[in-house]
Amino acid sequence: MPPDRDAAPGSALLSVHELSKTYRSAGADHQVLRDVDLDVRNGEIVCVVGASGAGKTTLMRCISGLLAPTSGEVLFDGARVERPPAHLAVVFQDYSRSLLPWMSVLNNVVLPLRSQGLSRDRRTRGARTALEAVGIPSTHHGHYPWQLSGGMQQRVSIARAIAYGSKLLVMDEPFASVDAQTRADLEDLTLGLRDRLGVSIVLVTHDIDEAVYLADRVVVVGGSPAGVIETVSVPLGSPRDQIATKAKPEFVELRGHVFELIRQSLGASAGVGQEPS
Ligand SMILES: Nc1ncnc2c1ncn2[C@@H]1O[C@H](COP(=O)(O)OP(=O)(O)OP(=O)(O)O)[C@@H](O)[C@H]1O
Repeated sequence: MPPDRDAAPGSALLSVHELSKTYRSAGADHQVLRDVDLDVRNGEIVCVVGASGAGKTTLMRCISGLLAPTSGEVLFDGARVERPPAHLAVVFQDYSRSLLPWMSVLNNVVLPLRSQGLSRDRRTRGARTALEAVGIPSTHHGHYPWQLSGGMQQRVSIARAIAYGSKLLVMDEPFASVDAQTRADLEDLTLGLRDRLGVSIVLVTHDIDEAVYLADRVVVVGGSPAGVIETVSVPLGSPRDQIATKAKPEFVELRGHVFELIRQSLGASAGVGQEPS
């Protein structure tokens, strides 16, 4: 289950080079991203923030191999991404659509392991270990996803990603559909998984507090077409705490800085279809 612990910490696991994306629909071109450069190092959490409609989901889909860039490239684990790579897992906001409702929680996590050539027993053990790592007790492994709360369902999605041995989790607004306390719990779960398993994470959020709380670096995207406005380092150390970390003057300063960058990007692209988050 753990990703490659031998990978050099600090080396780039994911590199996005001069990525541009233009959608072509109804005979019209709409360039969404221009020359985006971004990397995620081993064991790092990078949060991507930007105005609504800036192109964050488009960027995540290109990173995940679900969408081809118009130009530029994505390298994951040293190879060019041309389709969804093994050891890269995507966690979407809408957990109810990513889990199969007719399968038990356990079988939802076992399913992707079938392609790994493991024995049935190993698959089941791996899935149970992952579910317990995300706080789903064994009493719930036989439940159907729809019998669980939204937060628990999102935990199952995350369990599925780590059971597969993913080195990189691509998370697109993963906690946007849960209540505030569940959201805080899931943020802390995410930090814990990175610390315990060494998994790297790139996470899109509209919540600037969440971005600064989770990230080693916050990448602010904006403009039209969107590019990287600034990559903000977050030297808040570890472990982080929902109350103590957010009360630090450095946290407050970083949050204000990121907020200001997004506000400026909106001013720069006013009238071109982006909305404040
Ligand atoms: N398949 C598509 N075809 C054409 N245009 C698209 C397509 N997908 C997205 N777009 C457009 O690309 C732009 C960026 O969309 P995207 O969903 O990537 O932004 P976002 O930053 O993730 O937005 P939000 O924060 O609201 O989720 C939007 O103007 C959107 O309408």
